[in-house]
Amino acid sequence: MLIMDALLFDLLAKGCLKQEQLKKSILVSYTREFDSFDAIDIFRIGEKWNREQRLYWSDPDGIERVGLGYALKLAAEGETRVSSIADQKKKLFNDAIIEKWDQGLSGGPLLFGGFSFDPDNQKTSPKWHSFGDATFILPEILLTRTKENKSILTINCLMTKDKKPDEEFNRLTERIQLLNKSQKSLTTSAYEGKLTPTEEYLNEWKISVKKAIDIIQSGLMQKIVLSRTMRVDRQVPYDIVAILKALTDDQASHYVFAFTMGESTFLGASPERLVKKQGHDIRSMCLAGTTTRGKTEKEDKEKAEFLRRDQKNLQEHQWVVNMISQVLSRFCQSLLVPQNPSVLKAGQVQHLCTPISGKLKEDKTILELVQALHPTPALGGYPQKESLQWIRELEVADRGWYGAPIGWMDEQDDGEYIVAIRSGLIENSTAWLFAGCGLVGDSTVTEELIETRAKFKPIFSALGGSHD
Ligand SMILES: C=C(O[C@@H]1C=C(C(=O)O)C=C[C@H]1O)C(=O)O
Ligand SMILES: [Mg+2]
Repeated sequence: MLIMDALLFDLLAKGCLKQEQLKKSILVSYTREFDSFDAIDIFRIGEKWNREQRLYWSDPDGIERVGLGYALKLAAEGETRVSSIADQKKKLFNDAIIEKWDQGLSGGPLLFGGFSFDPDNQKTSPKWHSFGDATFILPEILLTRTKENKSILTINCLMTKDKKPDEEFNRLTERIQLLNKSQKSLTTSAYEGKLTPTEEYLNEWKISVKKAIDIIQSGLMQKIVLSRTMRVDRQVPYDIVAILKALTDDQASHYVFAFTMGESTFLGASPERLVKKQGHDIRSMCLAGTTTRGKTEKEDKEKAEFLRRDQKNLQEHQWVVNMISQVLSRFCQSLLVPQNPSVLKAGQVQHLCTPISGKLKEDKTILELVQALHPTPALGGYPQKESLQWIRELEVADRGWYGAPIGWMDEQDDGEYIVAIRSGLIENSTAWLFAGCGLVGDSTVTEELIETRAKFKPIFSALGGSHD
């Protein structure tokens, strides 16, 4: 037994004792360095031993995480879901036994998960069933690769009444040994057939877009974001690992994520940060206003220049900047908001982007920030409350977790949430892809159709689809 793993045994035994004393389940979390690993390959191994619970998360800074199995799951439904998750989390960490060697963000007991876009939407679709209004997973095994290329292993175990330290120790160490056997060479099964997408409810969507533009022109609303779904069926089940690999290869500058819950996997590559919190430092991003990419470098630049000056896109963008800076100024003693947006290249599109950073006035949890910000006018509209009502009325499908906050948080209530766009839900041989667009008074149905088609492209390519 490694000396480090003797420590794991001690912690489990301590957890067991504490459980008996306090008569409540005790979380034990142990973090140590690990051999270098291939995250996608580890994710693939998870298919064998815990197919229904695995996750992948990477960010543009180059941090990569993969989680297998779960030590526990938090869930909540309805309007109070965010505060319910916050309460459950607090209780969980109250008497937890946590052993990690640094206080940074590199490892430890991280909860991963997210929320549905709108818990009050009545159109609940069975395909989102295993995700619910809020689900968070504390992986049993979490591997992290830091920016500095350090590999870190976290093992989490909830010591309940029935668990014995030696049995848990044996089970967990066996699993770790399996990880070490991971082969670095990843072979994925390429798909030979042609994928034919169905743009679901396309006519209904066009009619709704026209209605939304009329509503905005009549002065009732400033902005409404409407989304639509593309369904792509195959003859055989999708290979989730191959799709994830394609996303990480092609969209490395994005947040790449995959959450498997039961039979379904929600995955994607999103450029949009909702909020990151580390101590009192917070960062957010206003992303709205879109054009396509040029075929040449020159054309790409010209399109970016057009975007910077285009009144319709600037309007779309400004509602997001106004709202996010208003919300964050309530929480912050200082806030940095650039005067003009920059242009962010994201796959087959480019966006207007205003990064915002600030310093909190007092301690807040990442979930308090998420609750205050979601949905921003990048995915909802302006004003916020009314935009949700219009979306409920005008959209045919249930957004589920599309466009919603997903991310992770640690025991100190730091963490990062992104907006789950450029994404798809996959169940066996069916994939549903999602894309939306922000409508303002100057929008047209034709242009918004082109914009959503461009936004579907990266995720459709990752499935193995081609665009001609
Ligand atoms: C709604 C989506 O994207 C959002 C809408 C944008 C727009 O309309 O210009 C741009 C970025 C995103 O905030 C999506 O990709 O599905
Ligand atoms: Mg737009």
